[in-house]
Amino acid sequence: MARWHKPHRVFLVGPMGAGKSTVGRELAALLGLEFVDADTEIERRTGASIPWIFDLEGESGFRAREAALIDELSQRDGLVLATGGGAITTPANRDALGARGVVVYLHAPVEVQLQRTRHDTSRPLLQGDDPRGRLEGLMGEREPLYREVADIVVEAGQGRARALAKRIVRALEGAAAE
Ligand SMILES: Nc1ncnc2c1ncn2[C@@H]1O[C@H](COP(=O)(O)OP(=O)(O)O)[C@@H](O)[C@H]1O
Ligand SMILES: O=C(O)C1=C[C@@H](OP(=O)(O)O)[C@@H](O)[C@H](O)C1
Ligand SMILES: [Mg+2]
Repeated sequence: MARWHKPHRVFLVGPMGAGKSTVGRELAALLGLEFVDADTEIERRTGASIPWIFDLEGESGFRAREAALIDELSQRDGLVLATGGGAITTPANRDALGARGVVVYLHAPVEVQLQRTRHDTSRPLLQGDDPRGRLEGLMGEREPLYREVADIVVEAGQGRARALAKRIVRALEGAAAE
């Protein structure tokens, strides 16, 4: 079989709890690429947690930081980038991700998103009294945007992170062969 051309930039998109941060790290290891998580990188650079940034600067302040980082990192070679679930709501991010790398949409049902995020206080958008309703509402708004920007869609609601990462590698190989 001919050697496949490994992508130099893989961008993970999808809702909170789909596993972008977790699967992204496994995927990068399998591909021998650097892994960067956008939220973690924002926290590292600012010295502030995501909830703190939302408190101080509002969601719009966070989105501005996120967009600047995505513009920078989407031009870096040799990385897997896990974006935050709302990154694709910024049109410039969709343009940058779509044009500069392979975009993988990790899809997970709302029930799974809820189970995986329910004990976590690090996601400001889910700290209200109806996280399920919030996740449903966000999926309604964002699902078309995830699909618009995605080159590959992977069902990420079941299976361990490592197995999902292997599945993504196979999908990337398939896409490269097309
Ligand atoms: N495939 C998986 N199976 C089981 N638990 C998972 C899986 N992927 C992620 N998780 C867990 O779900 C939570 C959210 O995962 P995370 O990677 O932070 O999602 P995202 O970055 O998409 O919001 C974490 O506690 C993580 O350990
Ligand atoms: O969906 C969103 O708008 C957000 C998702 C979070 O990232 P994860 O999708 O990695 O949880 C983080 O960027 C922030 O809390 C906002
Ligand atoms: Mg994440």
